Amino acid sequence: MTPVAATVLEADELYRFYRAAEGEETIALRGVSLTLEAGGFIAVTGPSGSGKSTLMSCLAGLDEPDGGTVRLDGTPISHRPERERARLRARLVGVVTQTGNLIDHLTVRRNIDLAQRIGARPDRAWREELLRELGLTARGGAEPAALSGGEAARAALAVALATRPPVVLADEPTGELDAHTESEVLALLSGLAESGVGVVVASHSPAVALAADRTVHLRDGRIMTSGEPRR
Ligand SMILES: Nc1ncnc2c1ncn2[C@@H]1O[C@H](COP(=O)(O)OP(=O)(O)OP(=O)(O)O)[C@@H](O)[C@H]1O
Repeated sequence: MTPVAATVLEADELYRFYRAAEGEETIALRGVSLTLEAGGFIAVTGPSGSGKSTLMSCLAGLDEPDGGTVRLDGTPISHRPERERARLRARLVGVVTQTGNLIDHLTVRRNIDLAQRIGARPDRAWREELLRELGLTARGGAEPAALSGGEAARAALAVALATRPPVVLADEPTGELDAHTESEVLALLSGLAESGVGVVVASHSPAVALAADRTVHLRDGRIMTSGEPRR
C-alpha cells in the first residue's frame, strides 16, 4: 500500500474583509479551503485582485483571516497573538515574498544565519549545504544588491529553507525573472517538493502552473477550480 503523505498545510473556510475609510468593504477571500500534503506543489493562479496575495499572507500567518483557520504541520497558526504567530512562522514556514526576503546590509550567509537564529535553529552545516545545493557557495559573502536576479531568487529560497520548514510559500517568486532563470527557480521548487516539502506558489505565470502538480484558481476571492494532482 502507498503510504499516505502527512498533511502539512490546512486552510479551512478562510474569509478576509478589508474596510476602506469611506465604509466600503472588499471581500478578498470568501470561504477558501485547501489542503497540502508533504511533497505536494500547488500553484495559486487568478487575475489581479482575485485574492492570491491575501491568501498567501493568511497561509503564512503574516495576516489574520477574519474567519476560518490555518494549520501548519498540524499546529493552528491563525487566531493567535502576533508574537506567537511569528515564533511558529519562523519554525514552520519558509516565505519567499514578491519584494524579497533578504536584508540589504547582510551577506547571503548572514541572512541565512539570521533566519536560523529567529527560528532558534542554528545549523551551519545545513547553511553550507543549502548554499552548495543552490549554487551559491561562491556568493555567500555577497550582499543582496550585488546578486544577479537568479542569484537573488536562489538566495531568497535559501533563507526560506534556513530552518528546514515543512512548508514553503512563495508569492510571485519569478515575477522579475527572465524565462530561463524562471525555469531554473521552478526546477528548484519542484525538487524541493520531491524532497518532501509542501510548496505553494502564487503567480500569474503559466510556467508556474505547469511546474505544479495542482492548480488552485481564484476569482473574486473564491476557488473556481482545484485541479487534480498530476503525479
Ligand atoms: N490592505 C488592503 N486594504 C484594502 N484592500 C485590500 C488590501 N489588500 C488587498 N486588498 C484588496 O483585496 C483584493 C485582493 O487583493 P490581493 O492583493 O490579494 O489580490 P492578488 O490576486 O494578489 O492581486 P495581484 O495579482 O494584483 O497581486 C483586491 O480587491 C485588493 O484591492
